[in-house]
Amino acid sequence: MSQEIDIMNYEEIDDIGDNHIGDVTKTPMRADAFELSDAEKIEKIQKNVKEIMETLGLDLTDDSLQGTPRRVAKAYVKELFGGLNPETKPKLSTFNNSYQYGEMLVEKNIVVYSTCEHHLLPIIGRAHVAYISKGTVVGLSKMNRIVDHFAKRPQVQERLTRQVVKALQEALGTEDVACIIDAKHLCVNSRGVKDIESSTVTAEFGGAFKNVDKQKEFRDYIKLETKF
Ligand SMILES: Nc1nc2c(ncn2[C@@H]2O[C@H](COP(=O)(O)OP(=O)(O)OP(=O)(O)O)[C@@H](O)[C@H]2O)c(=O)[nH]1
Ligand SMILES: [Zn+2]
Repeated sequence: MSQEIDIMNYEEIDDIGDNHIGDVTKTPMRADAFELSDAEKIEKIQKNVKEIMETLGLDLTDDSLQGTPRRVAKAYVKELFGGLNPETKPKLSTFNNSYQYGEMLVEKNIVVYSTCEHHLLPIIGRAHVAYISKGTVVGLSKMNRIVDHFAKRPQVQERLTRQVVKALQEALGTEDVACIIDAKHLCVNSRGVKDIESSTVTAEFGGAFKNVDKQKEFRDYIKLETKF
């Protein structure tokens, strides 16, 4: 199947950042990913969810169930997987580092709600992002927004971590960006091996963060207790 797909030259849509050919950090998307409008996708997915529910033997004439296929379709297209649409990528406003702040800046405890691409079950956790300015700073909220943007896709945690770092490196014009994510995968916690205690930690250390002292400093900031 994938052989037959007309893969768009990745450079053509590199600015919208989502074709995976030539860049392993990108989400694997088909070239025809945006041919249908959101409304058309919702219509199509709604029918598919209805079929799944009916196959399970559920009575969709029931008052509580009849709206579910549409609810699920809307949630997929607009919310849980809304980050597949490049138009939802937040604009990362940057400013001059006119105050010449030279240490690392850490945005910690960013809430992550994502979806595991193997089981389509939730991933729930926290991301911590750090960077060292090379003359440019980014609005604090933009780090939270970029984490959420990439989280709103079917994901593996490794790719999510790398996508966050790459987007910030591009916006800030520096390699000196790092991200650590600690998250629970409900596919591990609530089904399968059913280990409710385990969580998954991933990290991406760019540029200056390849230095272990910088990594330690980053981790120490994350551990700082917030009391206010
Ligand atoms: N590397 C990686 N694996 C993930 C992530 N999320 C889920 N998985 C794993 O993806 C794997 C899929 O393995 P399969 O053996 O094909 O699926 P499965 O039979 O449902 O596996 P079990 O979960 O062990 O029951 C599982 O081991 C999941 O724990 C992720 O973000 N990164
Ligand atoms: Zn999973």
